[in-house]
Order: sequence, then C-alpha cells, then structure tokens
Amino acid sequence: MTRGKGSTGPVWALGTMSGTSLDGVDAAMIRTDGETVIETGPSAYREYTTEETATLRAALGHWPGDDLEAAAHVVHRAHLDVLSRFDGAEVIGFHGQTLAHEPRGRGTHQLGDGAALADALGVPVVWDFRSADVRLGGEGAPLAPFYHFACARSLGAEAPLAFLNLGGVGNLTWIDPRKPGPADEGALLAFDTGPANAPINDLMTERRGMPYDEGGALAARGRVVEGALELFLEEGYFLKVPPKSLDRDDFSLMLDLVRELDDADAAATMTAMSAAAVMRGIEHCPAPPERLLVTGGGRKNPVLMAMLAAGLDCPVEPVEAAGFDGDMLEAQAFAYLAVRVMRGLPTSCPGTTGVRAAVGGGEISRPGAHSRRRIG
Ligand SMILES: Nc1ncnc2c1ncn2[C@@H]1O[C@H](COP(=O)(O)OP(=O)(O)OP(=O)(O)O)[C@@H](O)[C@H]1O
Ligand SMILES: CC(=O)N[C@H]1[C@@H]2OC[C@@H](O2)[C@@H](O)[C@@H]1O[C@H](C)C(=O)O
Repeated sequence: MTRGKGSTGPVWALGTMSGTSLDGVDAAMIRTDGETVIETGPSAYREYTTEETATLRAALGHWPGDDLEAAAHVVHRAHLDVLSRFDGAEVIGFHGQTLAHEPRGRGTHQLGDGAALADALGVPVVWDFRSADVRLGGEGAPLAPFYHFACARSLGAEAPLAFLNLGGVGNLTWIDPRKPGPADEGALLAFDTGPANAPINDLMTERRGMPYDEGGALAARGRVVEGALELFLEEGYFLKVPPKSLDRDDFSLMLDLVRELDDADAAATMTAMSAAAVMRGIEHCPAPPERLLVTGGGRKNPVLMAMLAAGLDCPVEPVEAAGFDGDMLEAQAFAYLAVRVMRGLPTSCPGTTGVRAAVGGGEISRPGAHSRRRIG
C-alpha cells in the first residue's frame, strides 16, 4: 500500500476467487478501510480452458509436496493474466485454488504462490487466508462472512438477514446487523450448507458432456424422486451444529443416489437436494432471516431458486436486488479481507469458522521481499 504505516484510510484493493466449480478466476476491486466499503470498482473474469480445468480437476485432493507443477502453472498463469488487466491496486487479496480441505485432518490447501504474484505484479499480495484459522481450531471456511457483514451494514438493515452463496458448495451467512462489528458475539453465524452446483455439474459432464445445467433447463423437465431426496437428507452433516465446512467432493454420494434415474429426473432430484440442504441449514440460524440474498452461479438457476423460495418463509432474491454483484461478491470479499489482514484486523471468529478466538488469517508478500510475514 502506498499509504504510511499505521494509516487507516481507505485503499483500492483487488481480490480474486477461483472457486470449487473450477470454471475460472473472478477478480474485482473495492475501495475500503477494511471496515466500510466506500465504493466498488472494476471487475474481470478469466475463464479456464477445458484443458486447464482438467488439469485442476486432476489435482483435487492433493497436498503440498505432491507433484502439482502443471496445476500450479495453470493457477499462476490465469491469475497473472486477469490481474494484469487492472491499474491502481494498492494491495491484492489472492485466494488461490482450493485443492483439498480437511480442517480436522491434514488442514486446508489453496494452490498458488502469492509471493511470485507480488513479484510479478509489483503489488503486495495477501494470501493463504485459511491456514491460520485452521491452526487455531477453526474450519478455515467460509471466510466471506465478514464481508457479508459489511454489505449488510451498508444496506442499513435492522433485522437479521442472510447471504447464501451457491457456488460448487453452498455457504450461508446469517447476520445480525444491529451488532457493531462482525466479530462481536451473536453478529454472525456462518457455515457450508452442503453441495450446491458441483454435483449437478458432475452429472451434466458425465451424462451430457456439458459443464452445467444452464438455466436449470434439464431439471425443469424432470421430477424430484422423493426417496432419493430422503436418503440424501439422512446424512449426518445436516444435523451437525455449525460452524462446519465441506470439501468439494464430500457429497459424491449424491451421484450414486440418482444413478438409476433418467437424466432429467436425476437433475431435478439433485437440484432439490441442493435446495433442501439450504433449508436444513436455515433451521440452524438463531432467528429466521427477514430476507435471503443469493450470490454465486446458482442464483442463475431458476429451478433451484424456485425450490428455495417454495421451501422458505422469507423472500429469496439474487443479491442484485440489494445492489450487489453476485458474480463478484467473493472476489470483492478477498479484497476486503486483504485490507483487514494488512491492518491487523480479524478475518474470522468463533461464529464464522468455530475458531477459538477472532483471528486475522493471511500471509503478506511484498514485491521483491522473498520473505513472508505471518499474521495471526
Ligand atoms: N446460467 C446458469 N444456469 C445454471 N447454473 C449456472 C448458470 N451460471 C452458473 N451456474 C452454476 O454456477 C456455477 C458457478 O458458480 P460460482 O462461480 O459461484 O462457483 P465457484 O465460485 O466456483 O464456487 P465456490 O463458491 O463453491 O467456490 C457453475 O459451475 C454452474 O453450476
Ligand atoms: C475450503 C474452501 O475453499 N471453501 C470454499 C468453498 O466454496 C464455497 C464454500 O466452500 C466456502 O466455504 C468457501 O468459499 C467461500 C468463498 C468462503 O470462504 O466464504
């Protein structure tokens, strides 16, 4: 950042997200002091080629020390490509690509080298956002909730509301916007609801050679098979008290449950499973949210959105209804978190990840420094 040490004024931050859908890299700028979002800036998307997605897919489940050269190259090249399109960023929040996530086991692994990006771009990079939280007993995910809190405050909301991200995995953030800060007790409850788009995408790839069910067109032609849905809901995960998080493929059983169904019924049933997982999640909230704002690619699936609206007692709307950009909210979140890390502010707390105490997770790499300072 160009500002002097100890400065707390707003800066332009650039954030990236390469999510579990493995479809591409989102990048977006915001101007923030790490608490309030002053304004949003430009954004860009760099799609992975089919070959790049295949390389990343082959790397899923792998840990540092494994041979990940090809996947690391894909992540570096795609991020450099999209980040080079921006001017004026004073700090970059680089999420990397999650390859494996076992917070109660081997840890969490986001592929990518923030130090190399800082050198290549000449801008400080904050990265490895999740490890410090996991080391302190947290789930390491979800991390967007502190940003959701800032968004809720910007709306002037006075009653609890929730953000739902329908990416590869689904995650929910319940917010009490009357609390002064995100780390205050009772301000946030956040967790992964269950699978969202990833298993539907896998079905579409396997059966139709397509990356996803565009507009929910296939699901709209099918019928939901209740028996399969009930078996799905027997999964212990839904009863588990949050915070809790998932790896992309933790629910691979979904594909097995629809194995015998025709394509349309399988798509409809899997879409209903993703919606039902959210409904189960909402039951864990301390109070019913007065509205549910949906971000992530799943908000573009009208079948999924209609199932949610039918099963919940509050309005279910894309975040655009509240003036946000649902394609870029997560990238903006990592811009926001980068500024918080630079300023020594926490990025997660017991209500969002189950971490023992509020923690600022992330490494800071400055251009040319070739050394990393760990925060948190
Ligand atoms: N028009 C559409 N119709 C139906 N589904 C869509 C549409 N557009 C996107 N999607 C779904 O959204 C997915 C992408 O969502 P998103 O970019 O939010 O995921 P992600 O950021 O990779 O995941 P995560 O948040 O889990 O890390 C696509 O893979 C697809 O399944
Ligand atoms: C370990 C990991 O990468 N988790 C992702 C994933 O994708 C959605 C959901 O699972 C969420 O927990 C998280 O991403 C969002 C951006 C988050 O941290 O808020």
